[in-house]
Amino acid sequence: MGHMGHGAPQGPQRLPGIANVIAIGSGKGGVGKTTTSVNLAIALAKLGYRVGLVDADIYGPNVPIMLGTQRQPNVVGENRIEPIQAHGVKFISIGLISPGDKPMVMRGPMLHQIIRQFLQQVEWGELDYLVVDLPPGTGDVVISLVQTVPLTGAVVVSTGSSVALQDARKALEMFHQVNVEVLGMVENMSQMRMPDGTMLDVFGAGGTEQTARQFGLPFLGSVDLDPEIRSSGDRGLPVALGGETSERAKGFYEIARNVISRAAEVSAKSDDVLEIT
Ligand SMILES: Nc1ncnc2c1ncn2[C@@H]1O[C@H](COP(=O)(O)OP(=O)(O)OP(=O)(O)O)[C@@H](O)[C@H]1O
Repeated sequence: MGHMGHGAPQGPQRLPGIANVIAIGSGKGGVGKTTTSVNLAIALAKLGYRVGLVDADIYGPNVPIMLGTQRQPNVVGENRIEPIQAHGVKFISIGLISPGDKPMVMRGPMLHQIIRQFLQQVEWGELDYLVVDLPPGTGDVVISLVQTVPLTGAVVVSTGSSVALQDARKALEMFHQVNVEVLGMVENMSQMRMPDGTMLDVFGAGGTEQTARQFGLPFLGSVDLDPEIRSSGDRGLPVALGGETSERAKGFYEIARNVISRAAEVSAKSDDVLEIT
């Protein structure tokens, strides 16, 4: 395409072969955005879809740990990167390329370059869903992302606590500003099952659903606060591997099914728009 539009500013370009690009954001850090991204990706793969996962949390790339592999990706052909496969999901992370405990210090343009490369230079092949795990907060990475590729939509993860929800509202506002449709909200660490079977409300269960309603957004589902979700993530064997019938994983499968139907809804709408113009 080099002959077309010399030096013209390039708008977001559809990635050939990739049907849906879904960003997972949170506002607040530590609410379980990466845990949600990884388990959602695995759940989608287990449901039979072709799934990729971009770890766009450039400053704290935790996806390799949660997917249980630190292998370095191969470079093939003309500077193309082969994604790593784990648990049926293709993924890429800066953690694979620059591993170790050194803090990543990066300027905006470099960050933008990395996001572009992760989308355009990786051999994703054909995918039904490309899930993008965003860094916490509002900002640079999302802008790079929307400048590079049209997104199907975003999922906002929060706990039910007022502080997390305050930041989640900022994330909603940011997606609105950059014209990304929010597919819905997810409540993580909603409730905790005690050894005697009673449920303990830790972070204000139900707060996220209420916020979603206030914003006229779908609520996609909730996930319990469960020590096994933490430890399985640390071991690189996320609970979603247990399948849809697993009690521990069922929240993630409900979210996956809701994401599938919302993505289809949004895609159908944008196809209509294309037909009109
Ligand atoms: N539902 C859950 N039950 C128990 N532990 C959880 C749950 N969700 C996440 N955790 C744990 O909480 C910690 C933070 O989760 P995670 O890394 O997914 O959050 P995050 O929002 O991506 O954080 P950040 O973007 O700030 O790095 C991790 O140790 C993770 O295993």
